[in-house]
Amino acid sequence: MRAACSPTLDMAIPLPRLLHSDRLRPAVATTPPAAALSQDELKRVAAHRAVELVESGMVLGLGTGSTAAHALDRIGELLRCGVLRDVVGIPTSEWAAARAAAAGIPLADLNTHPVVDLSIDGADEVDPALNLVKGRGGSLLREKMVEGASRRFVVIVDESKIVSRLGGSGLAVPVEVIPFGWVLTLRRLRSLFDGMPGFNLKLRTASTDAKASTFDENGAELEPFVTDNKNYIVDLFFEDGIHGDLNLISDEILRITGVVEHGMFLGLASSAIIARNDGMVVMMEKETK
Ligand SMILES: O=C[C@H](O)[C@H](O)[C@H](O)COP(=O)(O)O
Repeated sequence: MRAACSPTLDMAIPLPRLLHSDRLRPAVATTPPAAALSQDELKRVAAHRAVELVESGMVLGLGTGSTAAHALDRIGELLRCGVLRDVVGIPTSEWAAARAAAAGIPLADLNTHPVVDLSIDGADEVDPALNLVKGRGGSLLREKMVEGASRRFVVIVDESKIVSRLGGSGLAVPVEVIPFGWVLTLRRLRSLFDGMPGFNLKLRTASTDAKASTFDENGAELEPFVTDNKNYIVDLFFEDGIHGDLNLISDEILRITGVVEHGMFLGLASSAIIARNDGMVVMMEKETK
């Protein structure tokens, strides 16, 4: 394990030993920290574990969200104290770019660095095959581009993100759509899942500082959430998760003209570092054929 260059960070939250696990071999328990950790502390534990995989000279995919934030801050800290050198980060969102810049991580983009050594990012859901739902923060398109260009993509989550089936949390499975004709695109998405019990969908609206306005099927005015790519998000909801062949469903969604990308990340993650509620950390590796 790499020595912490700021003792205060890791002393505040004792990091339990990392356990390697996979789908065939269940994790072995180890001694958890004495005090129960908050959800944010669990996110930090997972993020710091992942940053131990970062080496000087790497091109890094920089994730988006409250879990990835801990990884960005930690990478910045290790750069500042000289434990890491010469890394360059490819941000997966405008938010990640700003957070990484504030942390002192040098930035580049996929055009100059089309191959990424290691991406570290959070997820909204992780299933037993390491398929993910991402994009509840709206950054799925750039995330999928950067993480899809990565030699290794490590997902960092607390245990609340683990599901037995994608969509199983009952929360949104996002689809990024172009604003032009979004009502038609939404109808086509609805038709695709017609008949699936408990299915619902809706345009994501902006909770604060809305930058656009549009009208729904009934002519009511809405203030849509606008992505970094100036697109909208249609959120899909499945009462009991997504049943069926995920790759086929992915293809069908992507075949709808007007859909840009969806938030199912199938087969992209190499491993997941999971901070469990009992304070133990488990690493799931992708099965290699
Ligand atoms: O668009 C957002 C990203 O996909 C995030 O990585 C995902 O929503 C997880 O975010 P958090 O770590 O805040 O739960």
